[in-house]
Amino acid sequence: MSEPKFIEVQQVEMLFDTRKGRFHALTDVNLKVARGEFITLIGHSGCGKSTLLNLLAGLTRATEGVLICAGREIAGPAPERAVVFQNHSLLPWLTCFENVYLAVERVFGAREGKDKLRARTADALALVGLTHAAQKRPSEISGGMKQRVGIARALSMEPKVLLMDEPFGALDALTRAHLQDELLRIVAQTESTVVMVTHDVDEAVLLSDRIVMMTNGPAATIGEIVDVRLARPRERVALAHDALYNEYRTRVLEFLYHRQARPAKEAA
Ligand SMILES: Nc1ncnc2c1ncn2[C@@H]1O[C@H](COP(=O)(O)OP(=O)(O)OP(=O)(O)O)[C@@H](O)[C@H]1O
Repeated sequence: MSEPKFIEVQQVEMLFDTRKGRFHALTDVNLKVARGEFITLIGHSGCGKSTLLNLLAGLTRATEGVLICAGREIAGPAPERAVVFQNHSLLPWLTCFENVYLAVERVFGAREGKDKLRARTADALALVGLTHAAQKRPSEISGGMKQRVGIARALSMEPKVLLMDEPFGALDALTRAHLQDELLRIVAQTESTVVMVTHDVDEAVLLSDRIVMMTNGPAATIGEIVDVRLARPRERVALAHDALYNEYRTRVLEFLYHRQARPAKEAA
């Protein structure tokens, strides 16, 4: 028998009750993720990427099948599975420091003193390069900085898994590239296990160990998985000229735009 993986998704089916009846979002989803792996989920809009991420986060329960993290069935949200959403959900009346501190206190407050909690908060902000903005409120910082606070807050909980739902989707291309580079650095440093939803093929190839490509819904499933065997650390400019990088990129594009092409009216 093969060794259990850090995350296991086994025969997951997801149906939603809607006004028009039951909607079959996901079918027969099976996935194993090793500790320290960086996985991206890619597929056309509406194929069920967020649904799968929400199941891993424990925000919703699968209609059928099992999801396991670190040997335990996922039964609800927990700090061991921290989530970063596209729209950073920072509390506007708190400073960046206080926003992160809140999460730190929730996870470690029962066993650690205030000095230790403050040190954890400061470390998390330093990790994302935001020490200088610690006392600013969300309204005083850019979108990219807010997203970095969201990442700091998630990492400050020392999660076993970082779940990211299009974390850079709302950012301009340059800020996005900058944050991808930072994420590469942070993940190398923290050895985090990451599952990230993206629409961006280059982002997927740059960041991933494996790219999980999903078929179109309804009843979407995993169509193919690309093993990205590019050495780390990865550098985006050098990779642009790398034949292997371009081969992976083409494979994902072919999957999305040939094998899973969507009719024009649906894609609009
Ligand atoms: N709570 C819900 N009730 C009913 N249908 C839902 C619910 N959540 C998601 N769906 C449906 O399930 C399908 C998958 O949605 P999901 O948000 O997971 O897709 P996605 O791949 O993340 O899309 P996008 O890339 O546009 O964010 C869609 O058809 C969506 O309408």
